[in-house]
Amino acid sequence: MQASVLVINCGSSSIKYALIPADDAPRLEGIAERLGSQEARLKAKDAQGEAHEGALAGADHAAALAAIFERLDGHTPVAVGHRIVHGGEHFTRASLLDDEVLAAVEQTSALAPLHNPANLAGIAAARELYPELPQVGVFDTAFHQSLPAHAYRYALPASLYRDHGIRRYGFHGTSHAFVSQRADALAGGNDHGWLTAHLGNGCSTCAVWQGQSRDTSMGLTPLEGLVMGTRSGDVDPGLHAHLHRQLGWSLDEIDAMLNQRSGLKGLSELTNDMRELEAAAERGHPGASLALEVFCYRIAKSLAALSCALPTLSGLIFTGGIGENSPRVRAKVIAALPHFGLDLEDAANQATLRGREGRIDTGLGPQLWVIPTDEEGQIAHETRQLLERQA
Ligand SMILES: Nc1ncnc2c1ncn2[C@@H]1O[C@H](COP(=O)(O)OP(=O)(O)O)[C@@H](O)[C@H]1O
Ligand SMILES: CC(=O)OP(=O)(O)O
Ligand SMILES: [Mg+2]
Repeated sequence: MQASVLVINCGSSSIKYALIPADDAPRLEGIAERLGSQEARLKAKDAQGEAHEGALAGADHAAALAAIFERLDGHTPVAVGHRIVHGGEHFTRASLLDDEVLAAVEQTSALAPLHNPANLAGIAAARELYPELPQVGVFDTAFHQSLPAHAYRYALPASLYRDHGIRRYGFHGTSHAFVSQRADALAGGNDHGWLTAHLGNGCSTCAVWQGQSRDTSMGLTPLEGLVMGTRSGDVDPGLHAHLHRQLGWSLDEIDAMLNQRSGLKGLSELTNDMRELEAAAERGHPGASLALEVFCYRIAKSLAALSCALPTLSGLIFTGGIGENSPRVRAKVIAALPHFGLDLEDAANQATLRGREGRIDTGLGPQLWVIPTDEEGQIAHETRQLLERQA
C-alpha cells in the first residue's frame, strides 16, 4: 500500500471510494449508499477481497467519509483524488483544490445541480478530516475541452455562450480517455479514430481522434444524448414549453421527470436496471422490450452521428456496467449500424463479460472492443501526475 491515492466519487446519496496503491497491489474499495436516510450502509472490500457490510444509520457525507477512513486499515494516503463532474471551461486537466479552484467549481454548480454540490460536500469533508493531504480534482468535462467550436456550440443567440457559458461540455471524460488510451495500447500506435460508448447508469458516447475528444453526446448537462437508467436523453426542446403551457407543469416538475422518471425506467414502467430489464424482456414484458429497442437504437444513432467527427474509423469500444456485461445490448447496437461494415464474432461477444477485456470482431471490419473502464484508476493516475509536476 505504498504511496496510495484515495479516490472519492461523491454522488448525491452515495460515496464510492478506492485506496489505490502505486504498484499493482490490491485496492481497498467500497461504497457508502443511501446517505441521509436511516438505511444508509457501508459496503467495503478489504485487501484480501473479503466483503464487509455495516449500518451507517442517518450518516451524511461527512459521517460516511469518517467511516470510510476507518476502513482503510491504518493506511494513510499521499493524496485524495476527487471526481468532479462539471468543471465548465476552467479545467483542461486535474487541479489542486485550493480555495480559488473550489470557488470556480462552486460557480459551475448551477450547470450540474445533481452532481457538483455532492462532489463539493465530499471535498469539504475530506479537507477537514485530512487537512495535511493534497486534495486534487479530476473533472469529467476536462477531456472534452478539445472539442472544436462547431461541436460544442448550440445554435442559440451567441450572447448566451459569451455571457453565461451555455455550450456543450460533455461528461464521463475520465472513462472515455481511459478506454481510448487502452485501445491505442491494444491496437498499437496512437493514430486511431475510436467511437466509445460508456453505458452505465449515466450513458454517453464519444468520438476520439488521435487521443483527443472531438465530439460527445452529453452537452451543457449530463441529460443530453442517450437514453439512460432514469434520464431521458434527447427530447424535442419544445417539450418543456408544451408541458408547461398545456399541462401546467412547473420547471422543477419537468426537470425531475426528465432526470429521475424517464429513460429505461420511464419507458419500461418497470426498472432502470439493465439486468432486470433483460430478464423481463425475456419473459415477454412489452415495456421492457421497447425500452431495450429504444436504448440500443439511440446508441447506434449517436455513434453514427459522431462518426462525422472522425477522419477514419478504427473501431468501437463498449464500456460501463452495461457495455461490459450485456452481449445482447452490444449485438443490438451493432445490428443497428448496417453501413459501417462491422462484423461481430458472436462467440467472443457472448464470452466477454464480468470485467473481461476482449476483441469481439472477426477481423474483417473495424475493430470491436469491450474494455472495462477504470475511472478510479485513471483519477489516481492523474492525481499522481499532478503531484509529480508540482514536486
Ligand atoms: N450482467 C449484467 N447484464 C446487464 N447489465 C448489467 C450487468 N451488470 C450490471 N449491469 C448494468 O450496469 C448498469 C450500471 O452500470 P455502472 O457502470 O455500474 O453504473 P455507474 O454509472 O453507477 O457507475 C445497470 O443498468 C446494471 O443493470
Ligand atoms: C455525468 C454522469 O452522468 O455521471 P454518472 O454516470 O455517474 O451519473
Ligand atoms: Mg461506474
